[in-house]
Amino acid sequence: MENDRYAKELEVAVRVVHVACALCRRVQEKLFSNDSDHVLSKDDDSPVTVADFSVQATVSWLLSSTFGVENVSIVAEEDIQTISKDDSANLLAAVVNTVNESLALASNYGLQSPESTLGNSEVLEAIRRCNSTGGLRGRHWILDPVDGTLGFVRGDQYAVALALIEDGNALLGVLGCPNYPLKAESLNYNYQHHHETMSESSSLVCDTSEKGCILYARKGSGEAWLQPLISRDKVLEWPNYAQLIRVSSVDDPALATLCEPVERANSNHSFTAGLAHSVGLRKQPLRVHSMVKYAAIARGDAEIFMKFARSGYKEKIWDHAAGVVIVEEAGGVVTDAGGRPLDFSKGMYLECLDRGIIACSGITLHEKLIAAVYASWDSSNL
Ligand SMILES: Nc1ncnc2c1ncn2[C@@H]1O[C@H](COP(=O)(O)OS(=O)(=O)O)[C@@H](OP(=O)(O)O)[C@H]1O
Ligand SMILES: [Mg+2]
Ligand SMILES: [Mg+2]
Ligand SMILES: [Mg+2]
Repeated sequence: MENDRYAKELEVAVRVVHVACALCRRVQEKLFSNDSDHVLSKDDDSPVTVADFSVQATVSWLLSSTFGVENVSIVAEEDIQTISKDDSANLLAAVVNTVNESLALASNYGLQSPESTLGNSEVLEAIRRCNSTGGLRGRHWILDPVDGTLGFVRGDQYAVALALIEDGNALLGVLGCPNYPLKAESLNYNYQHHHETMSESSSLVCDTSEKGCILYARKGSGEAWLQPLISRDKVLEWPNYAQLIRVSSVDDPALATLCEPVERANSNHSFTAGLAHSVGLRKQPLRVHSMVKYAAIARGDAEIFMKFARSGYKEKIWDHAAGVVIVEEAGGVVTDAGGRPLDFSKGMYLECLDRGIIACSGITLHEKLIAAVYASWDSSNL
C-alpha cells in the first residue's frame, strides 16, 4: 500500500530523534553546570561538542541495529578526525560515556539497546560509518547530529535533523528542537531577551517542561506533525501523541515575519534586509540558530526564512533536507533564489544551489521574494 511506504522508517526515525534530543539535553545541562571544556574547534574553526559526536554515534548505532548495518547508508556532518587525535582522549571518553548512557535508555523509546556497553572502537566505528556521500542512487539517511552547534553552546536554539533520501529525493524529514517552546511567543521572547542583554546563556534558564518538540513529515502525504518532547512512556504511544501542523495563512508582507541565521558570517543580513524592504516587510527579522527556522515556518510561527551565504560557501544537504520535507508537507514552498527546488541528489552539497535559500509559508510571499531577488541582484554586494 502506497500509504504504508516508509512508515517503519519514519517511526524509527522519530523515536531515534527522541533519544538524540534527550541526549542533547543531558549534555547541555552538564555544559552549563560544570563549565566543561567539551567545546572544541574543527579545522574550519566551527564549534563541535560531545553532543555532536554522541548523537551521531547513537543515531548510527540505532539505525544500523534496526535495519541491519549492510542496509544503512548515512551522510552526516561529523568525522572521526577531531575525536581520534591523541589529545582528545577526554573528549572520546565523554562521548563513549554519553553514547552508552543514551543507548541504555533506547529500549524505553521502543528501540533496541545494545546487549553490552560499547567500547571506544565501536563508538568510533559508529561515527565513521556515517561517511556516505549520498548521491542520485539508492537510499541514504541524512543526519545533522546537532544543527546550530553555536546555539547549542549558547543555551539557545539548536536542532537534531534526520532525513531519508531515495534516488536523490528527500522522502522523510524529522526535526528535533529541544529548546523550541511549544508556544510561539516564547521563541520571540527568548530571542529578544537574548538580543537585548547580549547575554550568551541567560535564555536557557526557564521551565523546560514547556520546551521541546519534534516535527516530522513524509513527502507527498500533505501532512506534517508535531510531538512535544515527551517522557518515554508517552513515546511508546506514538503516533497517537502528535498534532497536525500547518504553515501560516498570512500572505500580506506587512504582517509577515522573516527569520534568518543569527551569525552575519552565515548569511548576508543586509542583502535580506534589502529584499525585506522591497517586498514591504515591516517587522524586525527573527534571528534564530539552526533548522528551528524551518520548524518555525512549518508551525506557522513565521512566514519567511532566507539564507544567503557568502559566495564560495557550499550548503550541505544535512542543513536542509529534513526542514524542506517538513515545510513543504505543512503547505510551504522552499526553493533556491532562482526559484528552483533544492537538489539533494548531488552528494553532500547542494551543488546547483542558485545563490541562496528562500522558504515561505505560501506562494504569494515566495513569488514576491523571488522577483525581488531578480530585481536587486545586480546591485547587491554578495
Ligand atoms: N560560512 C558559513 N556560511 C554559511 N553557513 C555556514 C557557514 N559555516 C557554517 N555554516 C552552516 O550553518 C549552519 C548553521 O546555520 P544557522 O542558520 O543555524 O546559523 S546561525 O548559527 O544562526 O548563524 C551550520 O550547521 P552546524 O555546523 O550543524 O551548526 C553550518 O553547517
Ligand atoms: Mg548544521
Ligand atoms: Mg551540526
Ligand atoms: Mg557543525
